Amino acid sequence: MSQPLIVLATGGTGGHIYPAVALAQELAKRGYASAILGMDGGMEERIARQENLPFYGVSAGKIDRSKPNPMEVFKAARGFTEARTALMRIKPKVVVGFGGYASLPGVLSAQSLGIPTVLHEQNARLGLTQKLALGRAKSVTTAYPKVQGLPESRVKWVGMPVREKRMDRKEALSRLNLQEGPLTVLVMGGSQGSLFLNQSVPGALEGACGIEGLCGEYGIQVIHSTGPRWLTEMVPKVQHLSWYKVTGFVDSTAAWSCADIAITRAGSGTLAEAAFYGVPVIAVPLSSSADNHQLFNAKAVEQAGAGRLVEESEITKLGEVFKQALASDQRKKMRDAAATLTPAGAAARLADEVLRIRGGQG
Ligand SMILES: CC(=O)N[C@H]1[C@@H](OP(=O)(O)OP(=O)(O)OC[C@H]2O[C@@H](n3ccc(=O)[nH]c3=O)[C@H](O)[C@@H]2O)O[C@H](CO)[C@@H](O)[C@@H]1O
Repeated sequence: MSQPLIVLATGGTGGHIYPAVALAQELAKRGYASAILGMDGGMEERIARQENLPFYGVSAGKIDRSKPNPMEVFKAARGFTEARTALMRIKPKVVVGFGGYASLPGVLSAQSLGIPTVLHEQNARLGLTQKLALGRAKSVTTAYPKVQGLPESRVKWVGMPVREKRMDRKEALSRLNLQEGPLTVLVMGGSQGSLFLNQSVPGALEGACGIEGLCGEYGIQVIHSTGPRWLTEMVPKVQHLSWYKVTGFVDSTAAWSCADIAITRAGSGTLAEAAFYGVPVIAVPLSSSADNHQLFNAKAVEQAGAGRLVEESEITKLGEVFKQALASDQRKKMRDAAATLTPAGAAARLADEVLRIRGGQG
């Protein structure tokens, strides 16, 4: 597996990077090497190194249709040239684009060199970078069976690749320093945390469960991932609640393995993980997400019955929705519905498709 044959163009956020990691792990199991191509110094570089994946860094520019910034356009153009040079050297058989502006140089330069490209759209609404690469992509794989902005004839559903690792509940609780008795509530924004959830969830849960953390017949404990940059200011805000723990970034495999319910943003990675682990979720979509795609993600989960949607504008309802969702019959219904959305096998299906396209090219 010395030469990376498959290049995964990704970056910017965990939601774009972790599915690429899940694919790389699946390809490695089958004896295929892959490498990550993303932005120099981006989160993708750190994650690629942690996962022992070769990393190629290029410039990348943010494309903002409403107010284009010449500096960003310049960086995007430079990234395109750098990615072309890298790809001419690596000579991959396929480039897989996971969306996000950091993936664009890799995907567009591959297309300009005639290297087949496969896209993976993680959201229920087609992203801008994927739109730009759509015309020349050999295959467009998706996390959702229907994607707003993508003709049905082009949808190849595979699901959202997640890192499929389950931990024993006891071990997970102990890893996170949590107790065995109370119901465990996971609060998690996206990979960078969420200021909105940080500001609204502790008060809503204290309002619903009081200073003792008792919601009707249930005692609860909370593990809240604040995002590294907000941890320091969050600690004093919850220190009067013995049942409320905050951390800058949580080991999400452990957290999902012991959570009984979760309050999260509606990034597709988070929602796919909730479904994989069978955790009922109260999703609060980021209203400023591109084209409001998180609202579409959250609606898909609510429509399937696997969770509840609370928009930012109705956040005062959160405590009440939480109390309703905590009832054991409600949690069971949502857990059962989550099973219908499980992304189990998505990485394998995506690998099948990537290798099919690779095979076609010899
Ligand atoms: C702000 C924004 O535009 N976010 C987008 C971004 O994902 P973003 O990274 O914000 O969110 P996702 O929910 O998709 O993924 C987060 C990932 O980070 C992990 N995690 C998070 C916090 C933590 O403490 N520990 C941890 O491990 C989660 O387990 C998950 O694997 O790309 C996604 C996929 O295109 C989109 O659906 C999101 O809308």
